[in-house]
Amino acid sequence: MTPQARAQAAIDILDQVIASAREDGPPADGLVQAYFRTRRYAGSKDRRAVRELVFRAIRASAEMPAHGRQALLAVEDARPLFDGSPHAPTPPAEGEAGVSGDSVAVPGWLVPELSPLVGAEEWASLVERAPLDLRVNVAQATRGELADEFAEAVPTSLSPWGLRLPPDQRVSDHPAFADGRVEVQDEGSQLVALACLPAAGQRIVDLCAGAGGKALALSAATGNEAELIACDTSRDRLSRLGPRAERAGARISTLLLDGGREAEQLAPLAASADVVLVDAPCSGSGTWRRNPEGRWRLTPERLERLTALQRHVLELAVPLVRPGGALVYAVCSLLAREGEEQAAAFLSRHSAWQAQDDVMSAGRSAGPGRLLTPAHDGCDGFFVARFTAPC
Ligand SMILES: C[S@@+](CC[C@H](N)C(=O)[O-])C[C@H]1O[C@@H](n2cnc3c(N)ncnc32)[C@H](O)[C@@H]1O
Repeated sequence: MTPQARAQAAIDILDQVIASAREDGPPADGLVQAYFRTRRYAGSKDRRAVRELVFRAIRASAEMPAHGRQALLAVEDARPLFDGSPHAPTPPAEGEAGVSGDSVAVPGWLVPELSPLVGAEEWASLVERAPLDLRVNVAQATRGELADEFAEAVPTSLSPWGLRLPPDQRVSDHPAFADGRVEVQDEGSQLVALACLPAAGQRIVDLCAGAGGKALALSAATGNEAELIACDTSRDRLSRLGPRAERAGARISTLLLDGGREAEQLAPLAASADVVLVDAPCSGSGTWRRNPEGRWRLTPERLERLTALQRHVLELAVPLVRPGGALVYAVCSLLAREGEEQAAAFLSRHSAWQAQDDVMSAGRSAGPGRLLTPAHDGCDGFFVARFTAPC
Protein backbone atom coordinates (compact mmCIF):
# COMPACT_ATOMS: atom_id res chain seq x y z
CA MET A 1 0.00 0.00 0.00
CA THR A 2 1.21 3.52 -0.71
CA PRO A 3 1.37 5.97 2.21
CA GLN A 4 -1.65 7.71 0.64
CA ALA A 5 -3.64 4.46 0.48
CA ARG A 6 -2.76 3.82 4.12
CA ALA A 7 -4.18 7.26 4.97
CA GLN A 8 -7.43 6.39 3.17
CA ALA A 9 -7.60 3.07 5.04
CA ALA A 10 -7.11 4.95 8.33
CA ILE A 11 -9.99 7.27 7.39
CA ASP A 12 -12.25 4.30 6.65
CA ILE A 13 -11.42 2.73 10.02
CA LEU A 14 -11.84 6.06 11.84
CA ASP A 15 -15.34 6.33 10.33
CA GLN A 16 -16.11 3.00 12.00
CA VAL A 17 -14.47 4.04 15.28
CA ILE A 18 -16.69 7.15 15.40
CA ALA A 19 -19.85 5.18 14.60
CA SER A 20 -18.89 2.59 17.21
CA ALA A 21 -18.31 5.31 19.84
CA ARG A 22 -21.82 6.66 19.14
CA GLU A 23 -23.45 3.23 19.36
CA ASP A 24 -21.29 1.88 22.21
CA GLY A 25 -19.92 -0.75 19.83
CA PRO A 26 -16.54 -2.52 19.69
CA PRO A 27 -13.27 -0.73 20.59
CA ALA A 28 -10.89 0.79 18.04
CA ASP A 29 -8.33 -1.98 18.34
CA GLY A 30 -10.92 -4.63 17.41
CA LEU A 31 -12.09 -2.53 14.48
CA VAL A 32 -8.55 -2.24 13.10
CA GLN A 33 -8.14 -6.02 13.32
CA ALA A 34 -11.52 -6.68 11.70
CA TYR A 35 -10.70 -4.28 8.85
CA PHE A 36 -7.59 -6.20 7.89
CA ARG A 37 -9.19 -9.62 8.27
CA THR A 38 -10.94 -9.03 4.93
CA ARG A 39 -7.99 -7.25 3.25
CA ARG A 40 -5.35 -9.89 2.84
CA TYR A 41 -3.39 -7.75 0.36
CA ALA A 42 -2.21 -5.58 3.25
CA GLY A 43 1.13 -6.70 4.67
CA SER A 44 2.24 -6.46 8.30
CA LYS A 45 4.02 -3.13 7.67
CA ASP A 46 0.81 -1.70 6.17
CA ARG A 47 -1.22 -2.89 9.15
CA ARG A 48 1.21 -1.39 11.64
CA ALA A 49 1.35 1.93 9.78
CA VAL A 50 -2.45 2.20 9.45
CA ARG A 51 -2.99 1.27 13.09
CA GLU A 52 -0.46 3.91 14.11
CA LEU A 53 -2.27 6.56 12.02
CA VAL A 54 -5.65 5.59 13.46
CA PHE A 55 -4.44 5.89 17.04
CA ARG A 56 -2.54 9.12 16.42
CA ALA A 57 -5.74 10.59 14.98
CA ILE A 58 -7.81 9.43 17.97
CA ARG A 59 -5.25 10.90 20.37
CA ALA A 60 -5.23 14.21 18.49
CA SER A 61 -8.94 15.08 19.05
CA ALA A 62 -10.49 15.38 22.47
CA GLU A 63 -13.88 16.14 20.93
CA MET A 64 -15.44 13.52 18.66
CA PRO A 65 -14.84 14.41 14.98
CA ALA A 66 -17.78 14.31 12.59
CA HIS A 67 -16.08 11.65 10.43
CA GLY A 68 -12.81 9.83 9.82
CA ARG A 69 -11.49 12.42 7.37
CA GLN A 70 -11.82 15.17 9.96
CA ALA A 71 -10.16 12.92 12.54
CA LEU A 72 -7.11 12.30 10.34
CA LEU A 73 -6.80 15.97 9.37
CA ALA A 74 -5.94 16.67 13.02
CA VAL A 75 -2.66 14.78 12.48
CA GLU A 76 -0.44 17.51 11.04
CA ASP A 77 2.04 15.29 9.18
CA ALA A 78 -0.76 13.21 7.59
CA ARG A 79 -2.14 16.24 5.73
CA PRO A 80 0.35 16.00 2.80
CA LEU A 81 -1.08 12.51 2.14
CA PHE A 82 -4.41 14.11 1.17
CA ASP A 83 -3.09 14.65 -2.38
CA GLY A 84 -5.80 13.16 -4.59
CA SER A 85 -3.47 10.57 -6.14
CA PRO A 86 -4.94 7.07 -6.84
CA HIS A 87 -6.31 5.53 -3.58
CA ALA A 88 -5.45 8.76 -1.67
CA PRO A 89 -7.88 11.03 0.19
CA THR A 90 -8.90 14.08 -1.84
CA PRO A 91 -7.01 17.29 -0.97
CA PRO A 92 -8.45 19.35 1.90
CA ALA A 93 -10.88 22.06 0.83
CA GLU A 94 -10.13 25.70 1.72
CA GLY A 95 -10.31 25.95 5.55
CA GLU A 96 -11.01 22.22 6.04
CA ALA A 97 -9.34 21.16 9.29
CA GLY A 98 -9.37 18.70 12.14
CA VAL A 99 -11.87 19.17 14.94
CA SER A 100 -10.99 22.10 17.18
CA GLY A 101 -11.17 22.40 20.95
CA ASP A 102 -9.35 24.06 23.84
CA SER A 103 -7.46 20.89 24.64
CA VAL A 104 -6.44 17.96 22.46
CA ALA A 105 -6.61 15.72 25.52
CA VAL A 106 -9.73 16.49 27.57
CA PRO A 107 -13.19 17.14 26.06
CA GLY A 108 -14.43 20.60 27.07
CA TRP A 109 -17.46 19.36 28.98
CA LEU A 110 -15.30 17.07 31.14
CA VAL A 111 -12.83 19.73 32.28
CA PRO A 112 -15.01 20.83 35.25
CA GLU A 113 -15.56 17.16 36.15
CA LEU A 114 -11.84 16.40 36.61
CA SER A 115 -10.50 15.99 40.12
CA PRO A 116 -8.89 19.29 41.20
CA LEU A 117 -5.58 17.39 41.45
CA VAL A 118 -5.51 16.91 37.66
CA GLY A 119 -4.33 20.35 36.53
CA ALA A 120 -3.92 21.39 32.88
CA GLU A 121 -0.22 20.57 33.06
CA GLU A 122 -1.20 16.88 33.42
CA TRP A 123 -3.68 16.68 30.55
CA ALA A 124 -1.28 15.77 27.75
CA SER A 125 -0.10 12.74 29.73
CA LEU A 126 -3.65 11.37 29.82
CA VAL A 127 -3.45 10.40 26.15
CA GLU A 128 0.24 9.60 25.75
CA ARG A 129 1.15 6.09 24.62
CA ALA A 130 1.36 3.92 27.71
CA PRO A 131 4.10 1.38 28.45
CA LEU A 132 3.16 -2.27 28.73
CA ASP A 133 3.14 -3.51 32.31
CA LEU A 134 3.33 -7.13 33.33
CA ARG A 135 2.35 -8.53 36.71
CA VAL A 136 4.50 -11.38 37.88
CA ASN A 137 2.43 -14.25 39.24
CA VAL A 138 4.18 -14.27 42.61
CA ALA A 139 2.58 -17.60 43.48
CA GLN A 140 4.72 -19.17 40.74
CA ALA A 141 7.87 -17.07 40.29
CA THR A 142 9.79 -14.04 41.52
CA ARG A 143 10.09 -10.72 39.75
CA GLY A 144 13.87 -11.19 39.50
CA GLU A 145 13.44 -14.52 37.67
CA LEU A 146 11.01 -13.02 35.18
CA ALA A 147 13.10 -9.89 34.62
CA ASP A 148 15.78 -12.16 33.13
CA GLU A 149 13.26 -13.51 30.58
CA PHE A 150 12.18 -10.13 29.18
CA ALA A 151 15.14 -8.30 27.65
CA GLU A 152 13.86 -4.73 28.01
CA ALA A 153 11.95 -5.13 31.28
CA VAL A 154 12.48 -2.77 34.20
CA PRO A 155 10.87 -3.29 37.61
CA THR A 156 7.91 -0.97 38.28
CA SER A 157 8.66 1.50 41.05
CA LEU A 158 5.36 1.35 42.97
CA SER A 159 4.18 -2.24 42.64
CA PRO A 160 6.52 -4.98 43.85
CA TRP A 161 4.95 -7.36 41.31
CA GLY A 162 5.42 -5.33 38.13
CA LEU A 163 7.76 -5.31 35.16
CA ARG A 164 7.54 -2.50 32.60
CA LEU A 165 8.16 -2.94 28.88
CA PRO A 166 8.12 -0.33 26.11
CA PRO A 167 4.69 0.36 24.47
CA ASP A 168 3.12 -2.01 21.95
CA GLN A 169 5.09 -5.13 22.85
CA ARG A 170 3.55 -8.49 22.09
CA VAL A 171 3.79 -10.92 24.97
CA SER A 172 0.94 -13.35 24.31
CA ASP A 173 3.31 -15.81 22.60
CA HIS A 174 6.01 -15.55 25.30
CA PRO A 175 6.45 -18.82 27.26
CA ALA A 176 6.12 -17.00 30.61
CA PHE A 177 2.69 -15.75 29.53
CA ALA A 178 1.63 -19.10 28.14
CA ASP A 179 2.47 -20.89 31.38
CA GLY A 180 0.85 -18.29 33.63
CA ARG A 181 3.94 -16.78 35.25
CA VAL A 182 3.01 -13.29 34.01
CA GLU A 183 -0.17 -11.44 33.11
CA VAL A 184 -0.55 -8.12 31.33
CA GLN A 185 -1.73 -5.66 33.97
CA ASP A 186 -1.11 -1.97 34.42
CA GLU A 187 0.75 -0.98 37.58
CA GLY A 188 -2.30 1.05 38.72
CA SER A 189 -4.45 -2.09 38.72
CA GLN A 190 -1.75 -3.92 40.66
CA LEU A 191 -1.85 -1.14 43.27
CA VAL A 192 -5.62 -1.56 43.61
CA ALA A 193 -5.12 -5.26 44.38
CA LEU A 194 -2.37 -4.37 46.88
CA ALA A 195 -4.74 -1.89 48.59
CA CYS A 196 -6.95 -4.89 49.46
CA LEU A 197 -4.11 -6.19 51.71
CA PRO A 198 -4.84 -9.75 50.58
CA ALA A 199 -3.75 -12.53 52.94
CA ALA A 200 -3.90 -16.32 52.98
CA GLY A 201 -7.02 -17.72 54.61
CA GLN A 202 -9.22 -14.72 53.81
CA ARG A 203 -12.52 -14.80 51.97
CA ILE A 204 -12.25 -12.12 49.29
CA VAL A 205 -15.20 -11.13 47.11
CA ASP A 206 -14.37 -9.34 43.87
CA LEU A 207 -17.80 -7.91 43.17
CA CYS A 208 -17.13 -6.44 39.72
CA ALA A 209 -14.56 -8.96 38.60
CA GLY A 210 -14.91 -8.65 34.82
CA ALA A 211 -12.42 -11.04 33.24
CA GLY A 212 -10.68 -11.31 36.60
CA GLY A 213 -7.55 -9.17 36.24
CA LYS A 214 -7.59 -8.09 39.87
CA ALA A 215 -9.01 -11.37 41.21
CA LEU A 216 -6.00 -13.15 39.71
CA ALA A 217 -3.62 -10.65 41.33
CA LEU A 218 -5.37 -11.12 44.68
CA SER A 219 -5.15 -14.88 44.48
CA ALA A 220 -1.47 -14.84 43.50
CA ALA A 221 -0.66 -12.45 46.36
CA THR A 222 -1.98 -15.02 48.85
CA GLY A 223 -0.08 -17.91 47.24
CA ASN A 224 -3.50 -19.08 46.01
CA GLU A 225 -4.40 -19.66 49.67
CA ALA A 226 -7.41 -17.33 49.90
CA GLU A 227 -11.01 -18.08 48.98
CA LEU A 228 -11.67 -15.89 45.97
CA ILE A 229 -15.22 -15.30 44.72
CA ALA A 230 -15.46 -13.38 41.46
CA CYS A 231 -18.85 -11.87 40.59
CA ASP A 232 -20.04 -9.92 37.58
CA THR A 233 -23.21 -9.30 35.59
CA SER A 234 -21.40 -9.94 32.30
CA ARG A 235 -21.38 -13.60 31.32
CA ASP A 236 -18.96 -12.86 28.51
CA ARG A 237 -16.34 -11.16 30.70
CA LEU A 238 -16.67 -13.61 33.59
CA SER A 239 -16.28 -16.56 31.22
CA ARG A 240 -12.81 -15.32 30.27
CA LEU A 241 -11.64 -15.72 33.87
CA GLY A 242 -11.66 -19.56 33.82
CA PRO A 243 -8.86 -20.10 31.28
CA ARG A 244 -6.77 -17.30 32.84
CA ALA A 245 -7.14 -18.82 36.32
CA GLU A 246 -6.16 -22.21 34.96
CA ARG A 247 -3.04 -20.79 33.34
CA ALA A 248 -2.12 -19.03 36.59
CA GLY A 249 -2.79 -22.08 38.79
CA ALA A 250 -5.45 -20.13 40.75
CA ARG A 251 -8.75 -21.44 42.10
CA ILE A 252 -11.40 -18.75 41.82
CA SER A 253 -15.13 -19.42 42.03
CA THR A 254 -17.41 -17.33 39.90
CA LEU A 255 -20.92 -16.03 40.48
CA LEU A 256 -22.82 -14.64 37.51
CA LEU A 257 -25.17 -11.94 38.77
CA ASP A 258 -28.51 -10.98 37.25
CA GLY A 259 -28.86 -7.19 37.18
CA GLY A 260 -31.63 -6.39 39.67
CA ARG A 261 -31.41 -9.71 41.56
CA GLU A 262 -27.86 -9.33 42.83
CA ALA A 263 -28.73 -8.79 46.51
CA GLU A 264 -30.74 -12.02 46.59
CA GLN A 265 -27.95 -13.97 44.87
CA LEU A 266 -25.30 -12.55 47.20
CA ALA A 267 -27.30 -13.16 50.39
CA PRO A 268 -25.49 -16.46 51.22
CA LEU A 269 -22.25 -14.46 51.53
CA ALA A 270 -23.71 -12.01 54.08
CA ALA A 271 -21.27 -10.63 56.66
CA SER A 272 -18.65 -13.21 55.69
CA ALA A 273 -16.06 -11.44 53.53
CA ASP A 274 -12.79 -10.20 54.96
CA VAL A 275 -12.46 -7.96 51.93
CA VAL A 276 -14.89 -6.92 49.21
CA LEU A 277 -13.35 -5.24 46.19
CA VAL A 278 -15.69 -2.96 44.24
CA ASP A 279 -13.80 -2.19 41.03
CA ALA A 280 -16.81 -0.35 39.70
CA PRO A 281 -17.89 0.38 36.12
CA CYS A 282 -16.75 3.92 35.32
CA SER A 283 -15.87 6.48 32.65
CA GLY A 284 -12.45 4.89 32.15
CA SER A 285 -10.96 8.41 32.10
CA GLY A 286 -7.86 7.08 33.84
CA THR A 287 -7.18 4.70 30.95
CA TRP A 288 -7.45 7.04 27.97
CA ARG A 289 -3.76 6.30 27.30
CA ARG A 290 -4.86 2.82 26.21
CA ASN A 291 -8.39 3.60 25.00
CA PRO A 292 -8.22 7.19 23.76
CA GLU A 293 -11.57 6.90 21.98
CA GLY A 294 -13.13 6.47 25.44
CA ARG A 295 -13.26 10.29 25.42
CA TRP A 296 -15.68 10.11 22.49
CA ARG A 297 -17.88 7.46 24.09
CA LEU A 298 -18.65 9.33 27.27
CA THR A 299 -21.73 11.58 27.40
CA PRO A 300 -23.29 13.45 30.33
CA GLU A 301 -26.13 10.88 30.37
CA ARG A 302 -23.71 7.96 30.40
CA LEU A 303 -21.72 9.53 33.23
CA GLU A 304 -24.96 9.98 35.17
CA ARG A 305 -25.81 6.29 34.67
CA LEU A 306 -22.31 5.20 35.71
CA THR A 307 -22.33 7.17 38.97
CA ALA A 308 -25.73 5.65 39.82
CA LEU A 309 -24.34 2.17 39.08
CA GLN A 310 -21.29 2.83 41.28
CA ARG A 311 -23.56 3.75 44.16
CA HIS A 312 -25.63 0.62 43.51
CA VAL A 313 -22.65 -1.77 43.58
CA LEU A 314 -21.23 -0.06 46.68
CA GLU A 315 -24.54 -0.72 48.46
CA LEU A 316 -24.50 -4.36 47.28
CA ALA A 317 -21.04 -4.73 48.87
CA VAL A 318 -21.92 -3.39 52.32
CA PRO A 319 -23.85 -6.43 53.68
CA LEU A 320 -21.14 -8.83 52.48
CA VAL A 321 -18.35 -7.42 54.65
CA ARG A 322 -17.81 -9.11 58.02
CA PRO A 323 -17.61 -6.87 61.10
CA GLY A 324 -14.19 -5.19 61.00
CA GLY A 325 -13.65 -6.28 57.40
CA ALA A 326 -12.83 -3.99 54.50
CA LEU A 327 -14.50 -2.64 51.40
CA VAL A 328 -12.11 -1.34 48.75
CA TYR A 329 -13.67 0.98 46.19
CA ALA A 330 -11.75 1.64 42.96
CA VAL A 331 -12.50 3.33 39.66
CA CYS A 332 -10.10 3.88 36.77
CA SER A 333 -11.34 7.43 36.65
CA LEU A 334 -10.01 10.92 37.23
CA LEU A 335 -13.46 12.47 37.58
CA ALA A 336 -14.30 13.75 41.07
CA ARG A 337 -17.91 12.55 40.81
CA GLU A 338 -16.80 8.95 40.37
CA GLY A 339 -13.91 9.17 42.84
CA GLU A 340 -13.66 11.35 45.89
CA GLU A 341 -17.28 12.56 45.74
CA GLN A 342 -18.68 9.03 45.38
CA ALA A 343 -16.50 7.88 48.30
CA ALA A 344 -17.52 10.85 50.47
CA ALA A 345 -21.19 10.15 49.71
CA PHE A 346 -20.65 6.51 50.76
CA LEU A 347 -19.26 7.65 54.12
CA SER A 348 -22.14 10.02 54.67
CA ARG A 349 -24.60 7.16 54.09
CA HIS A 350 -22.59 4.81 56.36
CA SER A 351 -21.30 6.97 59.18
CA ALA A 352 -20.11 3.99 61.26
CA TRP A 353 -17.63 2.99 58.55
CA GLN A 354 -14.11 4.45 58.58
CA ALA A 355 -11.96 5.47 55.64
CA GLN A 356 -8.36 4.32 55.96
CA ASP A 357 -6.13 7.06 54.70
CA ASP A 358 -3.08 4.77 54.57
CA VAL A 359 -4.74 2.72 51.80
CA MET A 360 -1.56 3.16 49.73
CA SER A 361 1.54 5.34 49.80
CA ALA A 362 1.43 5.99 46.04
CA GLY A 363 -0.72 8.75 44.59
CA ARG A 364 -2.14 11.80 46.29
CA SER A 365 -4.78 12.22 48.92
CA ALA A 366 -8.21 12.89 47.36
CA GLY A 367 -11.12 13.14 49.79
CA PRO A 368 -11.43 9.84 51.66
CA GLY A 369 -9.11 8.01 49.23
CA ARG A 370 -6.09 8.40 46.95
CA LEU A 371 -5.75 9.37 43.35
CA LEU A 372 -3.17 7.88 40.99
CA THR A 373 -2.53 9.76 37.76
CA PRO A 374 -0.32 9.01 34.74
CA ALA A 375 1.71 12.22 35.23
CA HIS A 376 2.21 11.87 38.99
CA ASP A 377 2.51 8.11 39.31
CA GLY A 378 3.42 6.85 35.84
CA CYS A 379 0.49 4.40 35.73
CA ASP A 380 -3.15 4.48 34.66
CA GLY A 381 -5.34 6.85 36.63
CA PHE A 382 -7.30 5.35 39.54
CA PHE A 383 -9.20 6.56 42.55
CA VAL A 384 -8.95 4.07 45.44
CA ALA A 385 -10.54 4.18 48.88
CA ARG A 386 -10.57 1.58 51.63
CA PHE A 387 -13.35 1.55 54.19
CA THR A 388 -13.49 -0.62 57.31
CA ALA A 389 -16.79 -1.91 58.61
CA PRO A 390 -17.76 -1.32 62.25
CA CYS A 391 -16.98 -4.26 64.58
C1 LIG B 1 -14.03 -1.86 35.77
S1 LIG B 1 -14.80 -3.31 35.23
C2 LIG B 1 -14.02 -4.55 36.16
C3 LIG B 1 -12.60 -4.87 35.78
C4 LIG B 1 -12.02 -6.05 36.51
N1 LIG B 1 -12.15 -5.94 37.95
C5 LIG B 1 -10.56 -6.26 36.16
O1 LIG B 1 -9.69 -6.08 37.00
O2 LIG B 1 -10.28 -6.61 35.01
C6 LIG B 1 -16.38 -3.22 35.96
C7 LIG B 1 -17.23 -4.46 35.86
O3 LIG B 1 -18.43 -4.26 36.59
C8 LIG B 1 -19.40 -5.08 36.00
N2 LIG B 1 -20.75 -4.72 36.50
C9 LIG B 1 -21.63 -3.85 36.01
N3 LIG B 1 -22.76 -3.85 36.74
C10 LIG B 1 -22.57 -4.71 37.76
C11 LIG B 1 -23.38 -5.15 38.86
N4 LIG B 1 -24.59 -4.66 39.06
N5 LIG B 1 -22.88 -6.07 39.68
C12 LIG B 1 -21.63 -6.57 39.48
N6 LIG B 1 -20.83 -6.21 38.46
C13 LIG B 1 -21.30 -5.28 37.61
C14 LIG B 1 -19.18 -4.90 34.53
O4 LIG B 1 -19.73 -5.97 33.80
C15 LIG B 1 -17.65 -4.83 34.45
O5 LIG B 1 -17.10 -6.09 34.12
